[in-house]
Amino acid sequence: MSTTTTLPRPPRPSLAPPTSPLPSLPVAKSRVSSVSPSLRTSSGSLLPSPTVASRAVSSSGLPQRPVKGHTNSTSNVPTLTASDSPAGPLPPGKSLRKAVSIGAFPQPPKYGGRSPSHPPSPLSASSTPNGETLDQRLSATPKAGPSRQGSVKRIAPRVSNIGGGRGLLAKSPLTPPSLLNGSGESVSVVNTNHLSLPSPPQSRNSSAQGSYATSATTFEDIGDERAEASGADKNNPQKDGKGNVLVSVRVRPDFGAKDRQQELEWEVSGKRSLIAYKGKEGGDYIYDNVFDTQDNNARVYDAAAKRLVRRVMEGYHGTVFAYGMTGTGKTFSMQGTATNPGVIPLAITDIFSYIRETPHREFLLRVSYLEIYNERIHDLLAGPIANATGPAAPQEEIKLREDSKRGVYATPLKEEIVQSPTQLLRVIARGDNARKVAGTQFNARSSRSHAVVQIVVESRERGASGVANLKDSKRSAISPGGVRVSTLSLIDLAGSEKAADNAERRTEGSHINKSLLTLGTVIARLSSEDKEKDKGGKGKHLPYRDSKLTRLLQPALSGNSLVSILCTIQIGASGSSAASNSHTGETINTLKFASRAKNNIVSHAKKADDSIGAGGDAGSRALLDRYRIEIQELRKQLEEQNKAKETREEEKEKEKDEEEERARELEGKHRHEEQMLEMQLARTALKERIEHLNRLILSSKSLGVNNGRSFSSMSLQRGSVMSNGGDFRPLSARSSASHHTLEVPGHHGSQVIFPSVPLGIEGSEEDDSVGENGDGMASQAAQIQSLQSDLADKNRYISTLEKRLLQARRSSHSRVSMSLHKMTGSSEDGGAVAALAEKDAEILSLRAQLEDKEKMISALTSSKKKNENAHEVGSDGSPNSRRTSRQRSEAGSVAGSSVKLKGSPVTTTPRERIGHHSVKSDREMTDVTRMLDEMISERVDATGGGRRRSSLRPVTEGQR
Ligand SMILES: Nc1ncnc2c1ncn2[C@@H]1O[C@H](COP(=O)(O)OP(=O)(O)OP(=O)(O)O)[C@@H](O)[C@H]1O
Repeated sequence: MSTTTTLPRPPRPSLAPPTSPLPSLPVAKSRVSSVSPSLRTSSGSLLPSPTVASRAVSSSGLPQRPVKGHTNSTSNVPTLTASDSPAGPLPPGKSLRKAVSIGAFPQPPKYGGRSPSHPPSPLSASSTPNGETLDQRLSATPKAGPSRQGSVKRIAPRVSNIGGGRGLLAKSPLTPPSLLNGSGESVSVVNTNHLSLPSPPQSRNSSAQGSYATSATTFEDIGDERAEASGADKNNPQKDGKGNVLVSVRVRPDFGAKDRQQELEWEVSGKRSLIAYKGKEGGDYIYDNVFDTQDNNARVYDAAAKRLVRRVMEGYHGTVFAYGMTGTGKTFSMQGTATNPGVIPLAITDIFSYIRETPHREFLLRVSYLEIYNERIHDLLAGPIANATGPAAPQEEIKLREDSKRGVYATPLKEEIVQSPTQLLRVIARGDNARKVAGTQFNARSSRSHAVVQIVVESRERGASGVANLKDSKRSAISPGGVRVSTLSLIDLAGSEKAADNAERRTEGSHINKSLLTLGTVIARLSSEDKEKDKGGKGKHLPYRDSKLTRLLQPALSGNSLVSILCTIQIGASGSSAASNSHTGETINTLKFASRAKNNIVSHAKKADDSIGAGGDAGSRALLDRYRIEIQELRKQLEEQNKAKETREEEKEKEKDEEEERARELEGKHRHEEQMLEMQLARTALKERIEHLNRLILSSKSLGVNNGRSFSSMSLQRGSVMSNGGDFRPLSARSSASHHTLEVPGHHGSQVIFPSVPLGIEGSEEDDSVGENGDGMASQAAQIQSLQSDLADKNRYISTLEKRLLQARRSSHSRVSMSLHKMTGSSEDGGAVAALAEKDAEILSLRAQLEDKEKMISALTSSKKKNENAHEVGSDGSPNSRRTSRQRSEAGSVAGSSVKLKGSPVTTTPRERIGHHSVKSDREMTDVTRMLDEMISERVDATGGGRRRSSLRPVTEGQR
């Protein structure tokens, strides 16, 4: 088979040959629409844009030359030979396919791809998916609206000003004319919400129901939805379709072009999607879209990318890339300007419009931006922005990897999650500023790298609580919760260029050209590969790995993605005719590349399945799901932490309570111990006092019962006391013994034991009275005094004890009532109650002792009185005569004191009384002594308990 294929030529539309002479120059760019109102209505796609409307040119005003296709000659049909293509000739027997209508993108074409019965050819008008002729298609679907009517025209004579108007683009911070970075004439994206950016001439509403949409998009969307809703294409292997590659060619305006000869050689028809060249190697080239110099970016986007973007949002992978010679408008088309936003900003607007219009799904967007510069990949979002003052910081080398799930991907690459159009535009503007740009012969700000913006769209059905879209869920037969991941790649390739003078530019250019050549080669071989495969062969080697660009584009080129290629050309060139010729050659090469891409790249793109949870196929990638799971895990962790914290706090609280309780218990115990100690002391003191009293009683007993001499001497003493006319005064106003009882238990006994009671008795007078009388009266008086003072002390002591006991009882009560709430009937409380009871008993005992003592005192007093009486009766001389007047007065005062001496009024003298009653007194004394003994014994028994009784008994018993 010959390597040169003559492409079949379809019959040309029946356009009348030009009848008017060529105009000198179509200076006025405004075209008057010649479309009939009826046609406008039927198309429904009349662009409201004043820009578009104003540029409509009357077909009558345009020269129209016969289209080559109208002749049936094949001489002008472009042929692809080895020399034509950078990648070699078209496969043998392979003819260029007819462009698939945008209507078939991504809707599966209704025909079976490159069916042998419908050999596709870009020059064939009969190979449309619906079998309609190009003429029919052109007349039925006027793509450009009314302005397209009769738009087959001659390109205006060009001028040599390549790069004119270039200042609108922003590729450097120094001159930031870009849409995304603002310029003197533009709105800065950084400071302006994207949503308020100047809208393109047309409304950017991506809704099918929106105020504006291209007719094709609106119609096809509805058709798609109908088809999908009816499930008609569920099992259709062509559901996602083959041949979905969309190829468009855009012609850059040539500002101030001078060489009109070149212009005359070209024909550009947007309406017929035709570019025809009648020069050497001339031919007609038909694509899905041809944009002439008057078409703005919005129109380019609508026709070439809008639908793809929408499909990406629905779950397909999509790739848009701009290809063309340097300076032909790739960056202009992809980025645009503030007043004429390009594909990237318009796609972003549409993405967010779609999200707003799809409330039943939730979305997560992440974006990365890389460039391939001199065959090295740079992350445009990672490092600091390179500027004129210095190079960017070195970056970690980014490599391309491949796995079955993700395909080919660059790593490590920074991905930023974006939540608004403004944010996304800012991220991209940042990347734009970091991109390598330099002035070249053809472009003052030429992109020196291939730039790839990747927007990953993750989406999932909202839960039952969300706005349910039954139709959609039925259609996709997906249970809620699955995450769908798709990627939109927007690529601005570097332009092919001739060798530059500058070494650096030369190096860059060689890398650029090499990668573009590889791209062309891969695309050229794609169809061969298919053919080989069809025959059961292995297929030709596809050199994807020969360049980073082709490696990165591999998934798209091999059919996993919907692809839209925008080729940019500039007709004619400035400068010498050699340059002009070379330019034309490049343009033809671009056109051939576009044709080959259209013919060879076959898309098998499938809608991404929703991965169910993290375990699904795309689960590892589904950030949305990962985030959801992460959030759930974090929530769980938070709850656990909160619980643990609460438990810790509760434990702390409990510990604190327990500590407080322990402290309270300890304090109570201490208090209790103190009280017990005090009581012990008090008990000891009382015991000693009792012992002391016992001794006193015993002494008095021994005086009265056992010792006659003593008794007489005591009687004498008594007599001497009584002779003082009952003048009794306590010999000691204080009882040191009593004090000692309280302070130094056990130390006082010897000091108060009768008869050695010299304490407090005033010196010689006391001695005298004792010595002189020798009857023990003084001793008895002293005993009485001692007892009285003792009594007073005891009273004081008892009142002190009572007070303390009262306090102890109060605190115990409060403690008991407090702890009763928690522990009823605890042993502690029992102990406290018992202690209280014991103390009460002790008080009672002390009171009883007190009473006993009082009785004792009264008994002693009466005994003393009797003694005195006996003394008075027994002697004439008054022993009291020898007492001092002071003693008498003291004795008198004692008589009037609280210790009242009971007894009958004295009617006889003491001596008489002694005489009469000496025997009786003796008996009485004995009786009193016994009585006292008994009383004390009883008391001791009653209060002291067994142990005390045993210690005291022997004393009293022994005395008896
Ligand atoms: N359709 C157009 N309308 C108006 N001006 C355009 C158009 N296309 C390109 N230009 C202008 O042409 C100049 C070069 O365009 P651009 O930088 O986009 O080319 P390029 O293909 O990206 O070049 P390179 O490959 O060197 O980066 C710019 O000044 C741009 O404004």
